Amino acid sequence: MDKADIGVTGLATMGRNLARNFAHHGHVVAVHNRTQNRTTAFMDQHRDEGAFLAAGSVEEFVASLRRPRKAIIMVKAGAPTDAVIEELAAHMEPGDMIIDGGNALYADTRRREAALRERGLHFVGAGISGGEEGALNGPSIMPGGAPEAYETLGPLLEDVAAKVDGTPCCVHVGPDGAGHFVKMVHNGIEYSDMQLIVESYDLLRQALGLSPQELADVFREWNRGDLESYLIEITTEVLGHTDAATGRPFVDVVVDQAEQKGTGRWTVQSALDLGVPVTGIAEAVFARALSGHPDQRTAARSLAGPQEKGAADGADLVEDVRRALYASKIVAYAQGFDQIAAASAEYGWSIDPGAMATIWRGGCIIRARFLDRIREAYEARPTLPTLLVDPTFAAALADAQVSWRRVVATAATIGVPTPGFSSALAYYDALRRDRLPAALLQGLRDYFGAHTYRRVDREGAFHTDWSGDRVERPA
Ligand SMILES: NC(=O)C1=CN([C@@H]2O[C@H](COP(=O)(O)OP(=O)(O)OC[C@H]3O[C@@H](n4cnc5c(N)ncnc54)[C@H](OP(=O)(O)O)[C@@H]3O)[C@@H](O)[C@H]2O)C=CC1
Ligand SMILES: O=C(CO)[C@H](O)[C@H](O)COP(=O)(O)O
Repeated sequence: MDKADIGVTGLATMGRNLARNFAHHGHVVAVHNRTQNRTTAFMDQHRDEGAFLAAGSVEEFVASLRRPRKAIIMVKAGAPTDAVIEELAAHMEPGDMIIDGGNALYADTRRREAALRERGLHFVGAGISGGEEGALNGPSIMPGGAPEAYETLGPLLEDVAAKVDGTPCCVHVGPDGAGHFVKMVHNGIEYSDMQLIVESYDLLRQALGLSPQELADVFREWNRGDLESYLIEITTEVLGHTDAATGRPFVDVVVDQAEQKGTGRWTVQSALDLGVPVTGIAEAVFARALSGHPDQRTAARSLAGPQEKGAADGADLVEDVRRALYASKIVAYAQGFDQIAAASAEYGWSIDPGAMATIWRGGCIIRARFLDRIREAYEARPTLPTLLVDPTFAAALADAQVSWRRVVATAATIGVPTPGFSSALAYYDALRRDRLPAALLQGLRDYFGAHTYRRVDREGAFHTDWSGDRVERPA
């Protein structure tokens, strides 16, 4: 066999299936893994699926690639990725390309891209979403890096990416860390989407006493309308699943402590730095954190709760929750796209938000019918100040808002926590307010720290001498 078109190192869940995906599309694929057993097992299971070149060492792996070499890393983020980059780079030549397909922090990607550029190598940080199944059958791919790297690499990635209406779910996002940044925000939105789904489940179960099986039917019905998405679809599967060992609903035998690998947390950390209020994602991250404090939760169980335990009208509440879920989802996506826009401006990435909505329509975890509407919104008005004011979304919010308020009120009345719904509604109400109490806040800051304020009727900064004559002077 000749040289390989592309190589994949790291043959765990994602790398294994990505390598198979390339092979299924007729590419010759070099495969390598730090622990050789995994490579051997891969070849034993998949050698008949396409043209693979198995390498026992990094040197052999690099040597098996056609120039300019393209090696995709699918290993754990952080130090392991740095170690693999170093090993690969040592054997590469100018013009070759290292692609990190893992969930790397965008700042690491920026650092690595700059360092490899100095050595004449291309480094492409490419977010890949879709999990195990997506990697095999077509993920959504978010590559960053130099445009000239994409010229060579892009056709290969677009070949294996998911397609929606014939359009690949892969586009060059922008320079250096842009791809991994967008993947990070994708994951933050994924956290938010999931939080809103679990709040819907919890509220309907607590308020109406519906069983997980009955709730699976509710979500199945919702998946036929505006909420149609992969996450709603798999919610029906998980809620409808029965534990074989006990015969109980699967959700009732799983420990109620949510884990996280970190991309949601990174999204919020970055949003804090950029000053973008991603309240939906932040609440989702904190809800996971709260669930992971069993000692506090046990101690707090005896605290006073509400008198009312259930809601009155079942059918109405189900429809109200559906609308609240849709409205809160619009808010979460609006916030995520704001964060992408802020980072794009900060780092000079020129990210096209409509293109991001386009490549998230298929292959990835947040794929949904809804993303087509976001694409259309940015197509109609590329400089949309917030997705909330797009006419389609503004109408949807107007349609949902009464239900949304009832849901938040019902949840508070019967003591079911809905931080996702509540924070999304608070954001919506804050954004549409004529005057915010931030004016009083500015006054307080000026009072205790002479931090100054601006006036509604004059240019400039001012300070009032609060402890003295209370006369205002230009600062
Ligand atoms: N799993 C998922 O659904 C998704 C994962 N991702 C991202 O894709 C990447 C791969 O994920 P996944 O397939 O789940 O695998 P893991 O994140 O579980 O990583 C396992 C792989 O990393 C290798 N590895 C770990 N440390 C080192 C090291 N120091 N040097 C060399 N190789 C090392 C392992 O090699 P060995 O066999 O020798 O231990 C193995 O091949 C990660 O960055 C992940 O965040 C992205 C989207 C979805
Ligand atoms: O990248 C992904 C999908 O796009 C992973 O599934 C995601 O990392 C899962 O995150 P967490 O473990 O933090 O819930």
